[in-house]
Amino acid sequence: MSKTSISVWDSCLQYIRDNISEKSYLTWFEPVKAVKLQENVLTIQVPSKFYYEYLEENYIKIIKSALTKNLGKDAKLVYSIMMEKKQMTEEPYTVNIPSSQKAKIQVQEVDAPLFVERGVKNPFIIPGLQKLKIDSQLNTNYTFDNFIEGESNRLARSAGKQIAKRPGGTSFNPFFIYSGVGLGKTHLAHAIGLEVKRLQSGKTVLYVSMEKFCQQFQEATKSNNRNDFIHFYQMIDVLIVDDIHFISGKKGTQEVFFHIFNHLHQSGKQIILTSDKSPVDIQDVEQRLISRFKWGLSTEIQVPDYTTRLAILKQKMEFDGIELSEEVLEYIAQNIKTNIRELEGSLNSIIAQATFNKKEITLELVQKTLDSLITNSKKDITIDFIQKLVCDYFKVPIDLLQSKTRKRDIVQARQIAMYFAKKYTNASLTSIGNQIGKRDHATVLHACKTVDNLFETDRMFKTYVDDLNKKLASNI
Ligand SMILES: Nc1ncnc2c1ncn2[C@@H]1O[C@H](COP(=O)(O)OP(=O)(O)OP(=O)(O)O)[C@@H](O)[C@H]1O
Repeated sequence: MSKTSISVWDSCLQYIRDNISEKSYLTWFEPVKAVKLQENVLTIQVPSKFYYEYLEENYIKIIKSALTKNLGKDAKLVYSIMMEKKQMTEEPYTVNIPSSQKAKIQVQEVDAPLFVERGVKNPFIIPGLQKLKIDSQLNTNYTFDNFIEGESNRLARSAGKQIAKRPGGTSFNPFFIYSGVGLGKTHLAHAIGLEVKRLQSGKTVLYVSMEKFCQQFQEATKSNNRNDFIHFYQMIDVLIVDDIHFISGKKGTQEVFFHIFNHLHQSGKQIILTSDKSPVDIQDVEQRLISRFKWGLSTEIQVPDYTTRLAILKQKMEFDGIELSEEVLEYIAQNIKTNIRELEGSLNSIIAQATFNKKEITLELVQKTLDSLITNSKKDITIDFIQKLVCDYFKVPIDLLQSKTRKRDIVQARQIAMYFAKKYTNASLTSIGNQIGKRDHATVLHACKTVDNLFETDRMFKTYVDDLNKKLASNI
């Protein structure tokens, strides 16, 4: 039987799977697809530049042995990298890169430089001022060691570790971390900063929240110190800006941040941004900034699964020097699911209850303490729940809602589901689109606008939306 790209890659995968951990295999190899085999050259498609770099840095040896086994010693590997769309209207495109020949590659189509030239001299920095002694504003409690790894944050954590080893020297620049509240963006950003300081103490690292940056900028403008302000930020080696979405609607700050960003990026400095939304979902920010946010790697931290929640609780318990039974920990991890800050808050409430009332921490005490927390807190409305409610209301089977059909009544139900998912959940447009029929973020945005318009102009439609809204609101 003649070999195909798929058959060759499948047997490579078998070999690789036998030689690395299952976790690593699922994360790094499952999303990779074989696309072409021409003589001894196998082309594999990877989901992003990040995957390409990660495979090259960590797994190239094992890939090489697998390929040699299958295609002989002259086997060659080419990566086809899926690039992000530059404009909503554009189709995604791919860029081909041969393995381990980074230096020779010239890639015209890429939106951002793939490889950062090291040692670029900055003509704007006054010699002598170059080594800034500043307080990095890093929280020493937020390290990699106590940032528990799970399915929900694996990609972000691995990328963070890579960046800490070579700040500004990977293609993950900027590194854009986004998630709902309390899921670990700030912790991870600090961990990267601390790790950079640990590995290269000479690097100037600065953590700043966008809120603080805005205040500082306003003060600098008032006191005519705008240039000093810009100059200061341009001298940082690793700039971490927390809650970048706070820049939304602030024209002057966007302008100044744009210049600082460009300068740092061009000088091979590392930029790390956190946000409660993905770059495409941030509103009221100039397109040129949004497109820069997408240059490097954007990655989402998701809600942790049960195992990760349990591991986080155990670590916290150890840190606080307390002991809790397995059944108590399991009960907390099973019931507090929304975010890690709430998980920590629950544990603190239990400890406080036990201490004040001088009681032992039993399952009963925990149930009592958490029950009030659980009933007092908002019930979670999930996208699945919204889809089910909309489907029941319009009497549409859920698989039809998720299908590609363009039938008017189904499209309408789908758009309403997207609209409510945006309204009632913290999910990004991309994630909503993914869960409701595998659509892209632009379709979700369009759906939300259509529902807004029809709500104003179509009475019947307004009744549907009002009815569903009441049902959803009663579930909160
Ligand atoms: N993977 C993790 N392992 C251990 N602790 C974690 C992890 N992720 C988050 N935490 C803890 O959860 C708490 C909230 O995390 P953090 O403040 O980083 O969230 P955030 O996503 O930045 O929230 P916000 O959107 O409100 O700014 C912190 O105390 C942090 O240490």
